[in-house]
Amino acid sequence: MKIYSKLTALSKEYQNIVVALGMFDGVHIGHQSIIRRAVELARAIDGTAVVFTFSNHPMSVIAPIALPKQIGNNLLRQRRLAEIGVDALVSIPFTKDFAAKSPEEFLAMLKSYFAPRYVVTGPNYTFGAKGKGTQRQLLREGKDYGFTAEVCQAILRDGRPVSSTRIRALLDLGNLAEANDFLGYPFTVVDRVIHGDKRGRTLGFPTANLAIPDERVMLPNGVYACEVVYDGKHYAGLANIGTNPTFEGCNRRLEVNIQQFNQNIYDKVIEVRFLGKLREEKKFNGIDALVAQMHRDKENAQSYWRAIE
Ligand SMILES: Cc1cc2nc3c(=O)[nH]c(=O)nc-3n(C[C@H](O)[C@H](O)[C@H](O)COP(=O)(O)O)c2cc1C
Ligand SMILES: Nc1ncnc2c1ncn2[C@@H]1O[C@H](COP(=O)(O)OP(=O)(O)O)[C@@H](O)[C@H]1O
Repeated sequence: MKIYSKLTALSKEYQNIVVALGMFDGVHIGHQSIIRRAVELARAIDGTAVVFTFSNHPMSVIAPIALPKQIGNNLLRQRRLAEIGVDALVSIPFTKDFAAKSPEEFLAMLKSYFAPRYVVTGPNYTFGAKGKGTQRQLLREGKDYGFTAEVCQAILRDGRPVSSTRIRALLDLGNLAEANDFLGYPFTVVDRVIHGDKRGRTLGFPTANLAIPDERVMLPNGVYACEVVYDGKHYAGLANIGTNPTFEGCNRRLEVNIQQFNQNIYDKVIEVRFLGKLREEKKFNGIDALVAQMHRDKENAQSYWRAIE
């Protein structure tokens, strides 16, 4: 998948473009159906599947106070879209200037840069200044700009559309099984490994540490069985989300001990996929008690790991 971080005249590089439009935070099963449809249409016309989106959430410009926490960062979105078969991702900064475009200017922009044959969106997609551009306008006026619009139906769970909002709430509450069902894959953090207190290695459990930015949704503190993907390879992992209360404590962070692994991966990107919660994070009376518990955690994670073998 090619990635473009500014508006580029893709119509000069690719033929028969099909564009999917949306923020696709988390790339959940509703998003996946939109992207799959765009890929399917592109294959059918021997064309190119393009996702046009923003590198920052539009709300961060329009109404920062109402900005929701993000389920996934841009790295996660890239990986999921590439897996579905998207050929090109255009992810540009959403700015005040962009926000001021009328719906007609937005459609003219789509035409001049992409000349799409099809435009695919989800059910509540709006576009242009103040979100005034509607589905009906897309369906009705698309042909004036040379494309056919397709609006995908919502994917339902318990009779209601799956949405990023519902998934955020599930993750906040620690309802991992349901969140994973709505996501269509295990809740995943993709990020760069940072330095910690260098204590893990002395406990026999080195842990690759990842920051938890304020703007990101995270599961409640606790110990989780997970799968780690690094450099294209898959490993079993034990993750802890929390503040290490057994010691002097630290900023809330995500750390993961990777099974049968021994490499320096500081500054490398890893993917942590959450499979299930094992227990709460606790303050132990000393290192030995914590290490003994970590060995029991490893035993308790086996059933989750067998499922991903
Ligand atoms: C499987 C696992 C379970 C953990 N459980 C706890 C816990 O219950 N309480 C705690 O204080 N720290 C817990 N930790 C975090 C350790 O305290 C931490 O990994 C260790 O202090 C090393 O920190 P460092 O990566 O900054 O060197 C756990 C870590 C792992 C990998
Ligand atoms: N099996 C492993 N799991 C996690 N990290 C490992 C492993 N083997 C080696 N490492 C390396 O060691 C680091 C973790 O060791 P640790 O002592 O916990 O240091 P830190 O406190 O800086 O995280 C990781 O960032 C990684 O570079």
